[in-house]
Amino acid sequence: MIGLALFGASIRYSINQLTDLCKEYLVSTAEIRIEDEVFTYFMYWISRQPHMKRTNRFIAGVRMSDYYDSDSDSEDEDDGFGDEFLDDEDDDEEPSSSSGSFDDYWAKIISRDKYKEVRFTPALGRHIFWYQGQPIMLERRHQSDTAKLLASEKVFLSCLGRNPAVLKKMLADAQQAYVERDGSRTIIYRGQRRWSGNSFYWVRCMARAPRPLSTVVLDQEQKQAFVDDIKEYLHPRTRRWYSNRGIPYRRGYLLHGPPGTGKTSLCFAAAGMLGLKIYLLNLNSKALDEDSLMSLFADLPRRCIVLLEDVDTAGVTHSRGKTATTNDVSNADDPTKADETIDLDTLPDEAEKDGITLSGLLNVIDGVAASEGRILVMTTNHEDKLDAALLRPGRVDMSITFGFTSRADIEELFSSIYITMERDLPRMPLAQPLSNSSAKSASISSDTVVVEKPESIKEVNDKEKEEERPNKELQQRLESLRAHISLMASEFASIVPSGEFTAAEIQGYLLNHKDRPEKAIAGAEAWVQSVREKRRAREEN
Ligand SMILES: Nc1ncnc2c1ncn2[C@@H]1O[C@H](COP(=O)(O)OP(=O)(O)OP(=O)(O)O)[C@@H](O)[C@H]1O
Repeated sequence: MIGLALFGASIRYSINQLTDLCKEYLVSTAEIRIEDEVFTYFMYWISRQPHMKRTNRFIAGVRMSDYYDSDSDSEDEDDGFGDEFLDDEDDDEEPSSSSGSFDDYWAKIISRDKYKEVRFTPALGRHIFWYQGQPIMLERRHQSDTAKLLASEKVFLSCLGRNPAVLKKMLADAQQAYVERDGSRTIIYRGQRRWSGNSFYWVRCMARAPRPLSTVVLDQEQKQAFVDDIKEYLHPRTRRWYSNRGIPYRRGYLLHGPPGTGKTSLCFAAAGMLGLKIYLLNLNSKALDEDSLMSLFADLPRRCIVLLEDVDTAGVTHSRGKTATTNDVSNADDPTKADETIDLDTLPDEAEKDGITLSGLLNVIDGVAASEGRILVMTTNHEDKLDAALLRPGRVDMSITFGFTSRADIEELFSSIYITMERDLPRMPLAQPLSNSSAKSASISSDTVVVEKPESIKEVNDKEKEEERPNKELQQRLESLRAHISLMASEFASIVPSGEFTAAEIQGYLLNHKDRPEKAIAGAEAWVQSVREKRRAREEN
């Protein structure tokens, strides 16, 4: 019996050894961890492969946002596979003008949303599939030492031979498929706490169509200066310049002003224009400490925008005390030294409080171990509440003030809402053709405004089908409409006082009359009064 047991054990041992030898010399293996973006690329790619349709062991789900991102083109949360399963192009299908057709269209959309597509990814365990004529073994595992299945998943990909080129090619394909899906959209990541443990990581949360810079109403010079500064910073010669002089390669911006004046919009538009990803971080999280913040910053890609919104509400407004501020001045040439000598005694309340402290934030922004290459954008409604240490050059290199709208801003906002863009034509109601004389006329009659006109929609749709044919007539109509809208914009701006309303307030009002600019003008006076009254009431309370 003992002999048999020994024999069995030695056989098992030999098989294990042989397997290990084979694995080492005859097989190439790639390991993909769930924390890494490659995991998302791969899952996205594999779910679209034909063998996923044939496999008899799979994980099915409609929402797997634990390891797929939650991108969405539409406002509802999706899980990153939106394009395939929810063809957003369908949303653009124009319901025809009769109300009955809208009901049909809506019923279709709602029923499609109800039957959200089930997605399939390989089940835990081993799977074999073919890729470029070679057998690939996929093994999906979770670590047995934790109960959280998804938080500790890994995928192993193996191919025959010692050359892993096919695996690398497959992963490159997966990445390409994923990145191509993004197109020119602006990708937004947010710092999030892990399922298990206290550490934070960047999770992709959204991909949005880029916002044109022209749609952000701001003093043209300021806007241009901001964009030029970022471009200059991103230029390779600037990086060289910084490194030759031993200056940390970092750039910080502070966008400050009342809520709804366009701070976030400007940041988003700049990211879209430059194709940069946005890394969004909420400093208010109690679990976020200096170490987590440091590791989040260390994980940033070489070129990106880190957006810290409303820094004044994040508990980092406590003054560092005189000692630290003096250090800032004396270390102005070498910002990395500024935080080494922070007198912690001057921060009694910070030491006790949860979440990130001012000294922690300063260390991360430009302490000795701070990351380089990123663009830091902080927004605040109360610049005066921020500590001078946070605002000093090296941390904030450019400050942009956002204020209430000027007359020119109001006109621009009005025009941007009502202007007929070429892309709008099949979707929005058309304006009646304008005669040149009415466009020139300063008085605006109600029959020249944007009204629904079913025949015209059909007309434009027909024309769109013949895209190749230059459409001069349509262009002329657009120009004439624009001229007319700009006259209306100036009338609207003469009613709404400048320097009193934020862009968000004006946009909100105009959106209530989205298709009826003449109504927006007619109701402007009353709206101004009602906003004033509401403000007064709020102040009195
Ligand atoms: N200057 C602007 N130009 C164009 N749109 C604007 C502008 N300011 C605000 N808006 C509009 O108002 C809304 C809110 O803007 P945004 O989030 O950029 O403001 P914010 O200044 O960042 O506000 P908060 O301080 O509350 O974060 C958006 O829908 C945006 O389109």
